[in-house]
Amino acid sequence: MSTHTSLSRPTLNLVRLPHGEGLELPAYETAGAAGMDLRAGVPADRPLMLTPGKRALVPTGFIFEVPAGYEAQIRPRSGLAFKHGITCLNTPGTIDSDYRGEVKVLLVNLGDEEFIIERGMRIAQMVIAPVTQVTVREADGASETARGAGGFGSTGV
Ligand SMILES: O=c1ccn([C@H]2C[C@H](O)[C@@H](COP(=O)(O)OP(=O)(O)OP(=O)(O)O)O2)c(=O)[nH]1
Ligand SMILES: [Mg+2]
Repeated sequence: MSTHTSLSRPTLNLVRLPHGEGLELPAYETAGAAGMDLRAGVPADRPLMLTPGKRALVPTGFIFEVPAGYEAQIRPRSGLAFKHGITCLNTPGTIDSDYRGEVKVLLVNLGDEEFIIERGMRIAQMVIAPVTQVTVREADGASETARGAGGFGSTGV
């Protein structure tokens, strides 16, 4: 058994929507993959055409019940970005653990040719990551550090 399968894993419950019928479940493509690929839930007879500069909210066909204490991050696939200029506009997209709507992927075409999104195409990937929520408290001042207010290139190139 590989180390990847022996690690204990939280469970991600997925609810398939009617238009998700027949779509493959999101899955890790390799044993050590960080992300699960998400597939386009567009109708088979109505592929989505993304012309250069345009964006579209692409359905996945599923509701994801992200476990409490985690988020799902929707990220671009590098192959689509490199070959076609297709990326996620709001990357990384954030799926909250209390969200119960359909997960959708906001794609944008930054390339110079139209791109056709067919049903079942792997359009993005989703990484499940732990989330830390903090308690917010207003303070009178910030502690001193060597960096201070330096930023935006203050340490040089
Ligand atoms: O790429 C994305 C990003 C978000 N969502 C869904 C799940 C997420 O939990 C919800 C809200 O996302 P976000 O907080 O990024 O958007 P908002 O503009 O702040 O909307 P809201 O006021 O609903 O939080 O929208 C997606 O399906 N895909
Ligand atoms: Mg929000």
